[in-house]
Amino acid sequence: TIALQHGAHRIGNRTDADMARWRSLRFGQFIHWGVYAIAGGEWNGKVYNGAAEWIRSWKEMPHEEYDKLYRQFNPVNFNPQQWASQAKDMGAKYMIITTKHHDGFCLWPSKYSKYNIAASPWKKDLLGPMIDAYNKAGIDVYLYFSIIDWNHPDYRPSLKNAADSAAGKRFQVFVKNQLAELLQRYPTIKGFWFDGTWDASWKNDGAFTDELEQYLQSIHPGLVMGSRLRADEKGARHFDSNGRLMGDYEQGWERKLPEKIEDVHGNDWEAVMTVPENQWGYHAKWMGHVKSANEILEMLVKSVSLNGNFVLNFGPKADGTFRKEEQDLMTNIGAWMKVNGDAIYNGTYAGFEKQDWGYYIRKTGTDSVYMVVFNMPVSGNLRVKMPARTYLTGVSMLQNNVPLTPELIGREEYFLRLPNKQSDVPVVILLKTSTKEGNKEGGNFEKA
Ligand SMILES: COc1ccc([C@@H]2N[C@@H](C)[C@@H](O)[C@H]2O)cc1
Repeated sequence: TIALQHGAHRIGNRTDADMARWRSLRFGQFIHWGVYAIAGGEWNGKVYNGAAEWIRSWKEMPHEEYDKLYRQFNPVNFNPQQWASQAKDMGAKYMIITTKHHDGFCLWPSKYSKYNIAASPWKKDLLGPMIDAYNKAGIDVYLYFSIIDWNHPDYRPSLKNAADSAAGKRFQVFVKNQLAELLQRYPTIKGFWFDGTWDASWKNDGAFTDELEQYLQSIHPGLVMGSRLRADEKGARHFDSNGRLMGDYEQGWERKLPEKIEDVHGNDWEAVMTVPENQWGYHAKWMGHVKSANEILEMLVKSVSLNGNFVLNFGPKADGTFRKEEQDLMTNIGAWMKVNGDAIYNGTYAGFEKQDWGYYIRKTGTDSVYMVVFNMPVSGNLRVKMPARTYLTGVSMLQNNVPLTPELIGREEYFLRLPNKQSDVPVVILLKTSTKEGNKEGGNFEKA
């Protein structure tokens, strides 16, 4: 291995209570909200094909026009209690809010940048009421913070000369001040979700990223921060030059999921996902495929089955309301979570051989293994092959506790048959297992 001063300082996952809490939550709500929602992906009668929160970079949108939008930001229909209530109904256990996206507009009245909510017609802090409402609903809050800041005069993508380096230094102080300000104003938040850390100016100062992470932990011990913040002294990101994960979880899964357990290398990880193909902030005209509740549930279940967290993104409108498609998703996902949430919360990789019908999830530290069925086989036979030294002792439908009698088809291998093959939502079966052979509950499990 290479000697590194600013590579990973920990081998393996965090084992403290704050990280265990993050792991137990499994399902989060991402919210991208800012002045870009005023444009809504359109300008001068033209539709922007990129991600709505990037419209300032569109050649049809003059920077000075975008930079005036904040004068119209007045979310008169913003109702944080309603936001928190619908997130709770969806079954989200944590929420990530954009405090400041790449455009640099701050949703809180920052002392360190005038480009903030106090300068808008709304004037008031948006983050405080939001964090309070979500916390009151039993939902933890994490703060998205973009290092890239297109508004700040000292931001440099790269440092080409002494003047750039001086500006870069001033910018690092600015970043540190804003983050300390956020921790001081919002002491109940559980971590940061950093973005915009790919520019050379950031990744070529691994020492600063390391010191910053330690500085934030010193102010608020236990913060959970993913792998996007750090670089090592050779400019390696996410994984240091020895291949070790920096930060508390792998934060690279953006609009994509791992396929199999080997893809996550034993690390904690989180996937963040858009409802349309690629829109985070509000876009008036969603283009391309819009995911259904069942598609999203499959991504959530697949993530948990592979030991990860899954965060679904929402882009509220400039007035503070959510579009109907997003409201309907929260309702439909929530209806399933209300019945089947037990299979998600505290869910982990079960160690069973993957079958075509869907995914296994083990409730952490227990003998309970859930089967979440997405693909009903024409044969009606759901194959279950027990891992070595693991024995099946009971099978029931999660929703109504109806027991099933497995058909033994081989050594610790079974077919399960559902009471009825028709379902337009995923079906969950609860397997009770044991590491001791023999004590079978009820059912004879022998050859039918
Ligand atoms: C391809 O480059 C990017 C850069 C930034 C992003 C940002 N990360 C997501 C979480 C959103 O905030 C998006 O704007 C996405 C793609």
